[in-house]
Amino acid sequence: MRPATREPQAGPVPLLDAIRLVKRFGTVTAVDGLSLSVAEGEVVGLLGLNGAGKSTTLHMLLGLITPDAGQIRVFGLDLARHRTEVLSQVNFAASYVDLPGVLLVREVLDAFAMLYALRRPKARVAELIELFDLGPLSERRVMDLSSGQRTRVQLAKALLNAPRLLVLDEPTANLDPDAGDRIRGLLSRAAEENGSAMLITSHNMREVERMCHRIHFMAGGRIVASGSAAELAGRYGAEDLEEVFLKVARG
Ligand SMILES: Nc1ncnc2c1ncn2[C@@H]1O[C@H](COP(=O)(O)OP(=O)(O)OP(=O)(O)O)[C@@H](O)[C@H]1O
Repeated sequence: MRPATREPQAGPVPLLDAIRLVKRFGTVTAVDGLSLSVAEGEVVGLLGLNGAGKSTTLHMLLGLITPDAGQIRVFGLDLARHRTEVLSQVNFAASYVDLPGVLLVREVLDAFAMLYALRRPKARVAELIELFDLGPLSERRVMDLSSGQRTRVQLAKALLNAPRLLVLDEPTANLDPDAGDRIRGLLSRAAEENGSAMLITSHNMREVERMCHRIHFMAGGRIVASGSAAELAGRYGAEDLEEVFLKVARG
């Protein structure tokens, strides 16, 4: 069955503009002249084989690494010059980023709520504990949680500041199918309610079909195909996004 096209909830206000980004690590060009944009309320997926340059792209957009060339504008501001202002309205979650393991789940969320200088930190933490069903885990140390449970804490942390732009690197990689399904629904709903935009990498094609309005396929640090899941399936004569992925990846 062909995937349905998802329409963004809000108008096409540019929230993120990345223009001709380049990043080299020694002799490896991880990102090679990549341009992409994300509109307000839009959920954009970045797909590609291992090593295609997805995480490097996200890390540049988050200001974690500096591009060798190109420009990044977030909320209309140049990231290089307005880093603090921009990043206070952005958040990020990835399974490879560790939270402080010796702290209790509630303490971790309280600490980030303070860092983000939230106006009602206790109420917001309680809201997210409820939303991500973390009540039974809130008095347990992060280091004692399973990887899927830790992922839920990461995602709760990522939503604390109701970010205008949420960047997720394989957000549900460690979740069982039931938790993954519920979390995808929660993320989509949270994004719609906050009017947040999301930029997501994932190797789960059904997740991308379900969540993303627009998808970019990367190969060798470049975007090689873009469109909604339905447009891409039509263009490649594929039944679903998984088939598109294989066709794009195999040239
Ligand atoms: N810090 C680094 N030092 C050297 N090379 C790096 C570094 N980070 C990434 N690379 C290289 O850049 C290329 C792109 O890596 P990147 O992590 O962006 O890929 P990816 O698309 O996120 O892959 P995956 O799906 O496996 O997570 C790879 O060849 C990788 O080895």
